[in-house]
Amino acid sequence: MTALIEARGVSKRFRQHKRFPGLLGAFKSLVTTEYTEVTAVSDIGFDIAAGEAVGYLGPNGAGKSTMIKMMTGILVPSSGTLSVLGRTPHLERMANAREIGVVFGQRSQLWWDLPVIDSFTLHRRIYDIPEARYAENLKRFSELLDLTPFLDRAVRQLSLGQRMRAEIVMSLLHDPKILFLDEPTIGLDVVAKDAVRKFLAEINRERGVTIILTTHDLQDIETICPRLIMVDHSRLIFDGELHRLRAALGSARRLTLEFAADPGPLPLSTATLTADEGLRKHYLLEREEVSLVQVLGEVGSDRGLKDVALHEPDIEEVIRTFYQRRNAAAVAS
Ligand SMILES: Nc1ncnc2c1ncn2[C@@H]1O[C@H](COP(=O)(O)OP(=O)(O)OP(=O)(O)O)[C@@H](O)[C@H]1O
Repeated sequence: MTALIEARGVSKRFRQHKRFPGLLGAFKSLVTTEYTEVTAVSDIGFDIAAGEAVGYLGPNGAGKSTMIKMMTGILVPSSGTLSVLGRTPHLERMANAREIGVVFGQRSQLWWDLPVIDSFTLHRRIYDIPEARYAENLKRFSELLDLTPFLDRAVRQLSLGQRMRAEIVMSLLHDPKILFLDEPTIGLDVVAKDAVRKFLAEINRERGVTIILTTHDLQDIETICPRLIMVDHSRLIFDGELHRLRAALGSARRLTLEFAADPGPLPLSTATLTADEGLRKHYLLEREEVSLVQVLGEVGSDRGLKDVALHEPDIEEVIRTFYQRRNAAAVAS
């Protein structure tokens, strides 16, 4: 499995003008030649293979956008090496741009005063996309993201959700191998978020487009990204599959059994009863190795079992637990 993206010991430090407190300090800050150094990305390393969908996660200021900007060639690493599709992104920005798509949730790449379709046409010319391929992609993506009703409207007249859908379509018209998205669902309503997530998951699955996205909305990860890279204070703290993080944290699954008639007390050795509503009983499956089949085997077939619902711990719970345990360990040491 060859990596499409390779990061080795990548760091990025920014120089920021030193700030001084108070009114006098404000004047001093304007003329000072003193700098402080901020480390935004610190010694990060990973490989991303073709066809993966990776969520890049971390608290505010952890260095997510900086890493995306380095991978797209906008920023230059202070140290370490970065290879995207076999190139050093900032040295071969133009060649890189032809093979990647980029969406920044907070910044538009569409022409503000032009109808959406005109931005797309310009994009086709800049990227020299063959006419037939352009038409095919435009039709397919417009259908999937329901763009047709506003293709002729000026970008400045669009709602945030409409604009974001248009941004994503434009980023994919030239068939990029990799799509980078920095907070693609920020500020969107529930319906628009859902449409964007399903679309990205489909593009990844159907076309094999490699996706790397940053987000604060963990549902984005849940729907699109089997793999998580987590950073905190500029450093990598987890790289692996979401289900492995779940398993490592021992997060319990919740099970609900519904019966046609009250089966009476039903103690199980494989699950812990948490609430008994008579016809409906709630359990926790604390051990990862216990399967649903085992539990149902223990319940037996003669108890009038009507329905079963198994809930994985939600991703918010898993990530919160992970950060809490890390912080607790840091305080203890
Ligand atoms: N151009 C810049 N000049 C100076 N400092 C910067 C610059 N860009 C980012 N930083 C600093 O680098 C750190 C990481 O910023 P970055 O935007 O990468 O974080 P982030 O994880 O994307 O945060 P958020 O979730 O808030 O978007 C922050 O301390 C930020 O102030």
